[in-house]
Amino acid sequence: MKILNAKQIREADAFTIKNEPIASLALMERASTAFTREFVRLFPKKDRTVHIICGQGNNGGDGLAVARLLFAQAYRIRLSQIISENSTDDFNKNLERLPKEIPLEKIRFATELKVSPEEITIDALLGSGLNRPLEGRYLEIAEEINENATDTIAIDVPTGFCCDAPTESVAVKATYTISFQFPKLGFLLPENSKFTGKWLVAEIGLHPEFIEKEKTPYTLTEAKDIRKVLRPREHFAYKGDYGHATLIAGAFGKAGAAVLSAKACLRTGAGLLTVRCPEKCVDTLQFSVPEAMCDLDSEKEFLSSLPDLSKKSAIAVGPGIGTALDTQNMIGELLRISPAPLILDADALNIIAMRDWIDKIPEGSILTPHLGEFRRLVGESRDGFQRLEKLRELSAWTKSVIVLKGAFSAIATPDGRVRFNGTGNPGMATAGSGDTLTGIITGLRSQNYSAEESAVLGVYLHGLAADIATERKQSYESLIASDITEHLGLAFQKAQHLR
Ligand SMILES: NC(=O)C1=CN([C@@H]2O[C@H](COP(=O)(O)OP(=O)(O)OC[C@H]3O[C@@H](n4cnc5c(N)ncnc54)[C@H](O)[C@@H]3O)[C@@H](O)[C@H]2O)[C@@H](O)CC1
Ligand SMILES: [K+]
Repeated sequence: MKILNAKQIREADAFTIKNEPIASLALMERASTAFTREFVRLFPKKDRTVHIICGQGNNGGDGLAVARLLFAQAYRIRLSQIISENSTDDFNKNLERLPKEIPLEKIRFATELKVSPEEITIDALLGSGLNRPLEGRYLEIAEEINENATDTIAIDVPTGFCCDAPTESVAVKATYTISFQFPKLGFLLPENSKFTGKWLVAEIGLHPEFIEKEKTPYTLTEAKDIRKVLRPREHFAYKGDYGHATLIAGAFGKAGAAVLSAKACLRTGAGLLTVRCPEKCVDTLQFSVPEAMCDLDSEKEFLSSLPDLSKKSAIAVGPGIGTALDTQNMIGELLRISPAPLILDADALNIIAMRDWIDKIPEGSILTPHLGEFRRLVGESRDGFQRLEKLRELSAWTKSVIVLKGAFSAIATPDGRVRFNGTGNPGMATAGSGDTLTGIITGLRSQNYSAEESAVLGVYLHGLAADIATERKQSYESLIASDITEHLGLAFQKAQHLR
């Protein structure tokens, strides 16, 4: 799904109105109907008054239409109209259509507005038309909502929220944001979840021809994108058809990282896997993952040298390796000889940052930093938007695929695109979750998926497996990394649409 900016969305609205063609009032009705459908799903009980706060632009017009539609479904409605100098035509027309039975208060000063925790609050004050930070009474109204509302549902975007740049002033902090047609870029950045709450996208049928031709570096991966890329397992296949991966992982006390990665790699379908580890990790590994072969380092407690890497289809390095000097030198050597596609994670990335080796990263590698590792590689970012720019730069610089892990993991490719991932849940913030992802991506890369495909599929399946594990038997608190691997089979089945 494409992520368009606010200007492009305005153009998409205008294109649809002209070319579908559809009257702008009818498009507003479609948007309001889509919002109402989602609202009713979220709040099926009609025991609380719904207080709708409307501006006089088209976001406010949506608010008026939603008031009428919810009223028709027997919700108790109260409306506050924030009076300003101008109003749009569609706002005015929806005001005329408003049933007389709905109480309407005209608000001139913020102090006249009363927001109650007993009610459900719908924020229809300002939407994507925001063109400056909130100030004066708009700011005070947002503060009143934030202070007193318990459930705030924003129409399209929370009032004061910037779709495509940092939100630097006050904005409404919504419980849910029901947005039209496209997720906004800002929804995908960690610092903005306090404004958007849980967000969802309601389709409003904007013109497909416009969406098709519009260019954007940003997309959100959907199930249909995954299905297109996943290859079926061949009936006459043998293990040699699915690659021989190498995992260079583990140190004394961190054999678990190697185990988690190795298991996930095999569960993703790699034909063969050899794990290079220090001697003290070998018993744990062989016992926990008997399907993997082990290749011992001459050092007992940490990794110091590379194994034979000939005829390997993918090489992952990093989980649990630590940063001992010999291990650092081993990484330096691996970057130099790079005999097969590399997947660089965890301490391998920390070593690259410590030794200033970004320039040595072989083209076509996959890097999987979390926020801390990313910071060590490219320095502090002011906000999520600047971090995205740094992500794109690092990908172009290294000619590699960079997976920035977190909620909505962002996958950057050297051509400047960023693909966000929507699967996964907060339970995944747990020890070993990243090691599991490295294993999954390595398993895919080893089966000859491209670097981009491996990263996109891997991140999607990793999140989906965690979602299934959480739905079936775990909670966000109880989810641990091995649950993710355990549910990979169901994730594959769901992604392939077999279930
Ligand atoms: N254009 C269309 O055809 C559609 C628009 N829709 C709705 O329309 C919204 C956009 O509507 P508008 O473009 O009318 O804009 P808004 O309703 O977001 O804002 C209204 C006006 O407020 C003013 N304003 C901007 N920033 C302000 C600030 N900080 N303080 C005070 N006033 C400020 C601007 O002059 C702006 O035009 C979307 O978010 C969506 O809810 C939907 O109905 C779908 C169809
Ligand atoms: K709004």
